[in-house]
Amino acid sequence: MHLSQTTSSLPQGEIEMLVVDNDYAHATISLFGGHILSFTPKHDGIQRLWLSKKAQLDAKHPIRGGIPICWPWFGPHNTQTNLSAHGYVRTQAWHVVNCVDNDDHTTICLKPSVTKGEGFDGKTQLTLIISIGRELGVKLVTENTGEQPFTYTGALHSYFHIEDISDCTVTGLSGQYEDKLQAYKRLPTPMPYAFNSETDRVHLVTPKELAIKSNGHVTHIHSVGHDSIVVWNPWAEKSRTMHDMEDNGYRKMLCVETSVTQGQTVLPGQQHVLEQVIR
Ligand SMILES: O=P(O)(O)OC[C@H]1O[C@H](O)[C@H](O)[C@@H](O)[C@@H]1O
Repeated sequence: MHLSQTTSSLPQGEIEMLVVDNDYAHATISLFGGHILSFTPKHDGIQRLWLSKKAQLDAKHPIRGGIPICWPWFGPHNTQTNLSAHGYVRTQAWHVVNCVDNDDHTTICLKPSVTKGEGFDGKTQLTLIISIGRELGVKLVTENTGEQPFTYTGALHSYFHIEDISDCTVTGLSGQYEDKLQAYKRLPTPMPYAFNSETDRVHLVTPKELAIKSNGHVTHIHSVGHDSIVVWNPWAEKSRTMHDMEDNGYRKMLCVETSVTQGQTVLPGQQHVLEQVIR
């Protein structure tokens, strides 16, 4: 069967958007940030990603929701505190390298305009390969094109849409996590993993399969190439301090991030692939 699809490009606010509508799914991708904003598979019609109603689509600020690409560092820069959190590609224009129709999915390949920036010396090619079918595949390929090794951190910082945070659990995590809200204190992963307050945790484990259960629906997350999983929800009080978050938005979202927080070294001529598949 040939896939019937349309990929169109249209401006929304200040940003250029790709809209993919094929037999299997509908998705939108912002070229600002190489940022997937929505993904709804047609077999169940359930939106998997959350986008803040107050997200700034001005091609200047990071977009709150969807899948921000954090690279070449995750969180604050480890030595230069003046640099933006989560690196500089989420606030850059990306361009389409190609867009291919396969039998059961559409593949879109994007690259940022610049990979070198203050705070990172590596010589690299960075490629985001997005696959839209029954599942959403996101692959971030970091290639070392220089003559020196470099180390990067980063994340596929996915914001998942949930019905209600008070009826939401995560499965697949175990062992200890570092609590960013308690000076990285190590604590045991809660079982069951439910939410009743601000959460910002680095789980130092590498499960391939995770699931978010919310109001009878299960979103499956497959991860590759990560050294940790970050789980984040700002909860009510912090949300009120964030200009791009509706007061009750935190109830509808949970970030489960396929992450490299400990540092991934890439040798000359080698590449590292960080991947998340959502279904
Ligand atoms: O507000 P942002 O820069 O997009 O970061 C949002 C969040 O990202 C990650 O989940 C971090 O662990 C959090 O500490 C941070 O607050």
